[in-house]
Amino acid sequence: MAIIEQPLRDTRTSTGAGHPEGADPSIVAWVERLALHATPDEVVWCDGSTPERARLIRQMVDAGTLEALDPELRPGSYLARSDPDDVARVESRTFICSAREEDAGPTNNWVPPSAMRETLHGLFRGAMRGRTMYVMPFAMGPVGGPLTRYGVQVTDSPYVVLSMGTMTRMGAEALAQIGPGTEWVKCAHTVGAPLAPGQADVPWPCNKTKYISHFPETREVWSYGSAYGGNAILAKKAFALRIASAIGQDEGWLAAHMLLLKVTNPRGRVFHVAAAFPSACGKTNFAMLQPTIPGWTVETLGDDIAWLAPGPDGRLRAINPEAGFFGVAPGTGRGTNPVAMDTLTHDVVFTNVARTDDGDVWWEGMTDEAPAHLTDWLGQDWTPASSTPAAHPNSRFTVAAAQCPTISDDWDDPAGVVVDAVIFGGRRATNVPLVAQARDWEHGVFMGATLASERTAAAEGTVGELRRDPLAMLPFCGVHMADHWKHWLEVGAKADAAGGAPAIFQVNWFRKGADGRFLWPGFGENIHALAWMLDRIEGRAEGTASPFGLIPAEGEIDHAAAGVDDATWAELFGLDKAALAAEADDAQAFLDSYGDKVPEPIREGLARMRADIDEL
Ligand SMILES: Nc1nc2c(ncn2[C@@H]2O[C@H](COP(=O)(O)OP(=O)(O)OP(=O)(O)O)[C@@H](O)[C@H]2O)c(=O)[nH]1
Ligand SMILES: O=C([O-])CC(=O)C(=O)O
Repeated sequence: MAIIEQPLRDTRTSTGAGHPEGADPSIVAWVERLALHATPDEVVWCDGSTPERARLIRQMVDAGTLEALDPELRPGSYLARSDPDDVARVESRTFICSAREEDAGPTNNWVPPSAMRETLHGLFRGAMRGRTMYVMPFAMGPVGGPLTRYGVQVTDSPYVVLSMGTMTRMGAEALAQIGPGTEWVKCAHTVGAPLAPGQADVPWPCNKTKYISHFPETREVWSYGSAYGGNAILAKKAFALRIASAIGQDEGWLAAHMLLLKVTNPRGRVFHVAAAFPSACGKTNFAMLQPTIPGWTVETLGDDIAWLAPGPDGRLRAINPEAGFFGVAPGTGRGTNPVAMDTLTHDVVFTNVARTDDGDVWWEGMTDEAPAHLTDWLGQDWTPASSTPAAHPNSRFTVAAAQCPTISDDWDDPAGVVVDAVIFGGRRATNVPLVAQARDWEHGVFMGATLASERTAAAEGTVGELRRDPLAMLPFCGVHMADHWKHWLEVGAKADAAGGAPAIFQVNWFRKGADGRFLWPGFGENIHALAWMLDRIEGRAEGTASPFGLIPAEGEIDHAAAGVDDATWAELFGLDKAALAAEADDAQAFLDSYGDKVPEPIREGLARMRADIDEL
């Protein structure tokens, strides 16, 4: 990643900003209009080469936005501390501005596009004064691939440029792909902190007012006021999920909040698995799983987003449209995710973690014992006696996917990989078993549609509170959620007709015992559940019926090998009739909130579950 300095040499555009030769006129015109309106001091087009990354980093170190870590301990790595009010996605300030309210649906904040445009027009006027506007053409997916899509983001945040350079294929190659007739997604971003002449900047400029606004029909995202993660790296949740779910609905493919992994069993058979867990519920960890059962290997293709589209033979194939990981730091340690730790040894940007006295980073869960003294994410002294965490619970690392030691050879295959299994999972202290298989695609979509999870620190809200998070897409669906379910059903029916839709499963690594402790060790031991799923696909395991679908039959998972005793194993699959009936009531109320838009197979899924519960 780097910036082309095409600095203002070409004065053909009315702002005086130059643009790279060959840039599609539609992009040039859009950039020019934005520049005239937001009035940055200069416009710089990014080309994706490396020297400018270094220049940007130097500039951010000088500005205090980044602190260099000790190059011996963590070469090429930096620490950013955000504004304390700009630490996570802001769902309450996220809007889907479809032309018709019913196309946004009850789970999205909707504002009529004309009203939102007027608001944004006002906010963007002069918003970049005193700053540089960077123009970043980018590809989601391997450049030139059949499933790949293009976008252009402008931003006045160098931190966002650096992040986009890691998270996407950004720069000249992507720009060269955008020609007349190429659909490209417009992503406009400002931190909303114009500088008066002579006014000193702050390390993390942002604005208390925030808008993350999406216009699905015109394929646009406008983001104001935040420089953090999914609010500002618009290629990620905004484009690759919210806008892409609208594009996919029009074109017959699925944008999914899913990790993608490749697993090889002891007999050498290879499977590709896509798994949807809500934010901060274990996608990165599962994508980097280190199997504790000998003979199995897991390789990583993606940790957050997958696009699933019918291939030439009609089977569903998936790509990871991203090029990097924006992962949760806390909880990541040698014991839980050694692969992530090995990925993070160099060239990483950490945000809101703690700094050690010798110039390295630390976060809760990295080591069993905290260092005796740290500088916390707020820049203050911290000791183990402190009552607040040293790293923010949503502190993150940004790192290139290619740096991951378990990255699979086919992670950037433009044609994608055939998906054998789809998994849904959430954080559920109660009720939901460790693993279950859906009876068929329709039942699986029911499982996904009624998925619930306890809130995490990845977004504002009360951590721990249970909410329905259909397909792990609640905050990321750019269309009416019930239309999205219908679309899932249709895509699956087509894949079935073409020789086999993926098998669907549900998992829950987070069930708790009466003492509040997790019943399942998780992490590398999750291979036990994964192996059972793939054994099911191969016909090597039978399973046994439950209200959740098929669960492992006695002896099909060697739970003792995972360090789980018989009583705990029974608890992991425990069925409490009254609690399950309440669960079904809750799912019913949730589905009812969508009125008659709920597809029949999903209603039937719930009716069957109720009947199964009654029989317990
Ligand atoms: N108990 C338990 N915790 C887990 C497991 N897998 C992940 N976690 C914890 O869950 C938190 C989030 O894990 P990630 O893998 O980063 O979650 P993610 O879904 O990729 O998060 P996003 O980047 O927000 O989408 C971390 O603190 C992990 O340590 C597991 O199998 N068991
Ligand atoms: O989008 C973000 O800010 C971080 C992220 O991956 C998520 O919340 O799922």
